[in-house]
Amino acid sequence: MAKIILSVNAGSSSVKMTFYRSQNPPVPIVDAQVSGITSPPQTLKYSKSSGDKKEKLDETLDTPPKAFKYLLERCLSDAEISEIANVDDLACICHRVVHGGDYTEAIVIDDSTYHRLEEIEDLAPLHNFSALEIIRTCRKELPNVKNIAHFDSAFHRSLPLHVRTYPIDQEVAEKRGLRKYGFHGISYSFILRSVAQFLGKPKEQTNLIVMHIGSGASICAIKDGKSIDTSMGLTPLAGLPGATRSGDIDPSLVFHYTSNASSLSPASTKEMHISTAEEILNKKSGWKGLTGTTDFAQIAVENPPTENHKLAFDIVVDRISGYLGNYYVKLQGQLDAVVFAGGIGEKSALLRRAVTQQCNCLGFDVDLEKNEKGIANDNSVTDVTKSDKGPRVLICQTDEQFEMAYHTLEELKMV
Ligand SMILES: Nc1ncnc2c1ncn2[C@@H]1O[C@H](COP(=O)(O)OP(=O)(O)O)[C@@H](O)[C@H]1O
Ligand SMILES: CC(=O)OP(=O)(O)O
Ligand SMILES: [Mg+2]
Repeated sequence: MAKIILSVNAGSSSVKMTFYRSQNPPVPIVDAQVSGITSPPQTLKYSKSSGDKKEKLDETLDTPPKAFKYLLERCLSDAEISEIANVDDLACICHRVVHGGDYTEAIVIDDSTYHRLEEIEDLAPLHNFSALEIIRTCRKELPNVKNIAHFDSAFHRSLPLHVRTYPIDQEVAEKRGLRKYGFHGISYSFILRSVAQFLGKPKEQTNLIVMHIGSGASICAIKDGKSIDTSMGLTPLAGLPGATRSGDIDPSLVFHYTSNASSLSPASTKEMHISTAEEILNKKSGWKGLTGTTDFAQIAVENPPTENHKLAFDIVVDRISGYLGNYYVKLQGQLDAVVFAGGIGEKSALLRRAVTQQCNCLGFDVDLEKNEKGIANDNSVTDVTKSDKGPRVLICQTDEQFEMAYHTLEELKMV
């Protein structure tokens, strides 16, 4: 029987792929990632038991599907990894699909579910289109392997009605599915389990504010192990600014920005329709719009190269702090920990310092030395709190690929 699970995570700026031996918990065999898809050069990170490798790529892998094909070929042709020499070794492929519409649980892809996903594709134009293209490739080129879609939105199925409802005509809202869905849920699910374990508490009694800050950034308030609010909305555009996303703005702004807001953007294809407004707010805004770079490592520095780099940093800190205050109130101050995660949350000590200093009145107290050191060894959770009082301040190395493999084995029992 085939015993290998492949997890694929197409993010907005990266494609990450990990092969697992299907044991409990899943054991990684090889992890391969292409990052910098939105800002050349693309880099490859490749990790297996014999060591890690990082290299700049000569190939242009400027879309997630191209990066996926490259990574798959590279892993399958690696003579050192005999376990995955043959595609018949694959039991299933788990795909991170950001927008799952009304799906509240992972699903096996067949013609009918694939068609349903095509219908909601336009709601998350930066993500679902790429994920679906990757799924299409897998169904065509690996027809004997089962594909499972895991949804970012599913974790937020617990959002209360008054949180997920927008104050608009409810007939239109109902008909068109216009409500808050929320995203990064696969990551939040991993973080919740890891942090609860770290704190020695059952998940069902754990209260957290979790920040997933990467090219796409969001925050989630978790009460008794359930999402009670999150900053992204109908689409991943709402809430915090991202690398190329504006985050929250006055919705009227876009009509003052351009008189073509509703016309199709030239970036549209036959399969994917994206309006000029969506193109501007999803792809030409965020810290790229302010500074020209999507790389937050060039922005989160002690001496920013331009005023706009400093401004971008200050905006991000301000917006995150606003949500921390908001969610602190929603949790009535009853929280076990605030958690930093995502590419930026995990790597930028400066961002963690600035945010916790801004929110110091909420009792978030960071040990500057521990914060500077960041993630300690291979642990998924690192405590950087200064005192014994107040909520813990934690860094969690989130792992969406692991979460999908774990969920497939543990909850769905599909392998
Ligand atoms: N040392 C660092 N300091 C600040 N930001 C960093 C650092 N290293 C990487 N990043 C940023 O992390 C982001 C990528 O995060 P990630 O969560 O992997 O993104 P995504 O999943 O959306 O592709 C990029 O914006 C990158 O610039
Ligand atoms: C939902 C989302 O924005 O995902 P990512 O951060 O991976 O781009
Ligand atoms: Mg991501």
